[in-house]
Amino acid sequence: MASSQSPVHAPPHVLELLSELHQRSIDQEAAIAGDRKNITSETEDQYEARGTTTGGAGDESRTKFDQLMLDKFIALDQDKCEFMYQLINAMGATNVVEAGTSFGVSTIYLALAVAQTKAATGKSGTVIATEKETSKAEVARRYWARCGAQVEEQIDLRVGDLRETLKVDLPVIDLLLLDIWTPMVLPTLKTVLPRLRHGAVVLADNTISSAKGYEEFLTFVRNPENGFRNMTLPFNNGFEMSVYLPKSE
Ligand SMILES: C[S@@+](CC[C@H](N)C(=O)[O-])C[C@H]1O[C@@H](n2cnc3c(N)ncnc32)[C@H](O)[C@@H]1O
Repeated sequence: MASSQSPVHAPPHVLELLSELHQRSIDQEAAIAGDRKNITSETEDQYEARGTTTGGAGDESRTKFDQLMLDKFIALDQDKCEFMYQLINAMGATNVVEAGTSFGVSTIYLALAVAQTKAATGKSGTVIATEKETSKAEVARRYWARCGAQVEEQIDLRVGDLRETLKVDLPVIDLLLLDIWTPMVLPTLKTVLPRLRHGAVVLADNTISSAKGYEEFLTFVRNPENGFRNMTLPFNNGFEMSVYLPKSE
């Protein structure tokens, strides 16, 4: 049987750019740690162990971690990006939040899908991308410009700490991607939660390989009182899909 082709509809130069960027991300990760798991769990565990609040040893540890990640893509795996793209088209999602953005690889998939659902439904919508590092945000913008207006015009990139940048001007959200350091995951969800629509999807990356870092988040979404129904999708290292279905009052 023929293997399935990519579901992504995009001009050839965009597909070529995506392949190139995924490959660069994979090569970088291989060069650092052997595989993505080692970056996200070992390095993050060290980071988390020293704390994430300001002051004390946590600051020094965080600076080293941020410094290490400054030139790294750490892009979401291609099959996860394609799944997300399919899901947005299936849901007719038009308002999406991405935490975080890095050099903007997964953002390109989100933008392509949102452009298509907007065209199909006539609804308005935006991909709200978030990145705290100015230099990474600049590079992301350059890749989006290479993709063209179809991608570039969908994206509202908010540069700075997302715990601040997501506090304001959030439309009703259809989908939230959590692809960020694990200590930020639950604070991000709690910031966006009041704006999630009934049936919104929350996707969180590496929930198996970084299970320790995800403990608080998973406890929260798996508590039925919080209104989510959850499934760990069998992608590499785990990809948690939580659907927001709160009981009506
Ligand atoms: C795993 S990378 C995102 C990869 C991206 N989704 C992709 O597939 O190309 C996580 C990014 O989140 C950013 N980040 C970490 N903490 C943040 C915060 N508090 N606010 C905004 N961005 C943050 C990091 O600088 C990093 O670039």
